[in-house]
Amino acid sequence: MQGLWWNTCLRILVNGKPGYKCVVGTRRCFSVKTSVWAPPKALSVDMESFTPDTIRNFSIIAHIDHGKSTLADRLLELTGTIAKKTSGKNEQVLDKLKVERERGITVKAQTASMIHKYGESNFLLNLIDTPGHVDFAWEVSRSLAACQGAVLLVDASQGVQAQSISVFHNARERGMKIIPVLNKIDLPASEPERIAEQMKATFGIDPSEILHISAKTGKGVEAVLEAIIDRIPAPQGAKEDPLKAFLFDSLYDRYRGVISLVSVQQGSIRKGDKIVSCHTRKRYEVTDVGIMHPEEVPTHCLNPGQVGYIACGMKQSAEAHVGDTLHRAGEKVDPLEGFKPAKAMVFAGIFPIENSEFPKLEESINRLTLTDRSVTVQRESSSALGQGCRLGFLGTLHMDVFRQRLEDEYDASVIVTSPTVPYKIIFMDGREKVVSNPTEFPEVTDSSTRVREVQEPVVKASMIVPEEYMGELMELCFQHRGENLEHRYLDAGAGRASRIIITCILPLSEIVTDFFDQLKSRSSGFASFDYEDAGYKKSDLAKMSFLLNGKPVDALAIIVHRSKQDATGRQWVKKLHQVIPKQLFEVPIQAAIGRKVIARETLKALRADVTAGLYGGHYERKMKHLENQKESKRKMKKMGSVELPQEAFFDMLSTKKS
Ligand SMILES: Nc1nc2c(ncn2[C@@H]2O[C@H](COP(=O)(O)OP(=O)(O)OP(=O)(O)O)[C@@H](O)[C@H]2O)c(=O)[nH]1
Repeated sequence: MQGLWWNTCLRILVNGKPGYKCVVGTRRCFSVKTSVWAPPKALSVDMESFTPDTIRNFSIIAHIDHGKSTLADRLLELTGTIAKKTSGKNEQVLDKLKVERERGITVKAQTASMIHKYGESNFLLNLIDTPGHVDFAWEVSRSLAACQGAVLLVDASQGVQAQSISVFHNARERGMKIIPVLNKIDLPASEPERIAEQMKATFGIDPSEILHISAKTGKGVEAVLEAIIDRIPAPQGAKEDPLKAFLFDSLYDRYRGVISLVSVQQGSIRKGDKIVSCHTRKRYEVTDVGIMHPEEVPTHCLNPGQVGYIACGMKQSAEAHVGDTLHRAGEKVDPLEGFKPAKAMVFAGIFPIENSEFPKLEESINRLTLTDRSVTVQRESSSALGQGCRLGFLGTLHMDVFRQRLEDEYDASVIVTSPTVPYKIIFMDGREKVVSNPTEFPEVTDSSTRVREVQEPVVKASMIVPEEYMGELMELCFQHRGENLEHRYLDAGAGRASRIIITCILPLSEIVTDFFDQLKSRSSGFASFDYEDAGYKKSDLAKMSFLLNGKPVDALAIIVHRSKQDATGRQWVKKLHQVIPKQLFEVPIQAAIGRKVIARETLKALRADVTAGLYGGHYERKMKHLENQKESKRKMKKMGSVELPQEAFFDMLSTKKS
């Protein structure tokens, strides 16, 4: 079970028979949900009986929504790992997080071991489910590192999409065996033959190798299980060799500390073993070992080729270094090759709505990062928003999912500042500095800052669309400063419903704002999009500050490209004008670059009617009251600062994309 949840089983009588009541709660709010639940079955199969030739480690890879989690459900049912649903409803068993269920997306790769009888033998099939969205590509590459093969799923009605291509190449580069599968053949709009030709043209896959299935109805899924056993190579490794366990993921359990997911490459690991991390050189004793079936099921050991979990008293998440090799104390081994660490692409400040809530928020962030190791955390303080944290994410969906998890699982109320990408500042003396917070961005117009140039991160973007949307998309790329635009036909021979793939170099900062939304609307939802890091490029950028009553508000500062500074300045100032409540005095709202004001709006003063209580003539008294009011406002303006409630920040930052 994921570290944030735990089950407490109470023995009760159900319909006169002994049963269990499952009490599910989070660490914070112990909301109680009751359901009748069978006790976890102890695994009747002996793990020792699974030698590498009877093990297959595989992953399901696909573009978002092509049916990975649905196929995972069917495989778990077919192998008897979970009970078959008679309701026909898809349970998406491996999508355990609330955010995954609500949004219908997978954000966290999960592992499940299944046992399947094929011919005369029992096979141990280890499935590692992967997320589809580009923001979670790191989870995909991490999962692939523990597998020898992958099921490449393509929706038979939508065809090859941008991420189908990136995950295919990712798996191919690792030398993995790929089983091509066309899914959703039950849909009336599906065109399996045409899409098979498309897969041949794009991936060089022979159409006769492609399996045709409906993960929803279960049609053809049995053949997938057979192909996994027949086509994917068995893992290598001997039990007698020194232990090498590859750590590919970790979870946090409040009672047992860090739980590491490992794939045993050689040797074996069992309870009581003394192990050492190649990365930290720390020594541990294994206190628990088992497989995910799909929940934790303790076993006596994990042998070569097997994938499972171990608990060994690691207290800090940082101790479970993803990509690490664990070995037995006293034995010398060469560490296995790790994989590329996650690289934060988007940064944002997260602040509590109530300043006093910061310690609680920081603790929640730290706990949540235990289950999402790709997030980077640093403390940050802002004069407007108080103490907070600056977090680095893999993309804006990742950022949004993290915020939602903070709210769902930790009951936190937060303000998230607008996302920024990491800029590179090159100084005259050759020094380089990466800045991911606009407040630290130097005033490039000021020669005393000795900045030689500023560079911004760029990505190689690829988009797949039906041909008729090509013009719209080309224009969109130009508007977002796209360069090196190229396109080619995806289908062999242009013709009916041809689709094209457009590639170009785009600044990452353009993608984190509204690019994706516009791509969807301009292509009527038909475009699919993927990108990969393409380094840094010199750019004409500047810091835009926002001043209220002449004072800059640090949390609102942004970095803009000079070609867009006027439009952006005007747009933001207008929004600020809408969200800031009227004050007792007139407030100028300005956008400025250096000392130059780019845009301005004036928030009119709230006019209290000080003469309301005066009846009849008394003209002189009325004038006196109005004079007094004017004078006190002048004083306030001089001394007072603008009341900017947290809600205004919230509105501002959450509406910035519109
Ligand atoms: N008609 C039909 N619908 C399917 C089939 N397989 C999956 N779906 C539907 O397609 C949608 C997406 O399926 P998921 O299994 O969540 O897709 P996924 O690839 O896991 O999505 P991510 O985890 O977000 O990448 C769901 O509404 C499924 O019910 C199928 O064979 N036929």
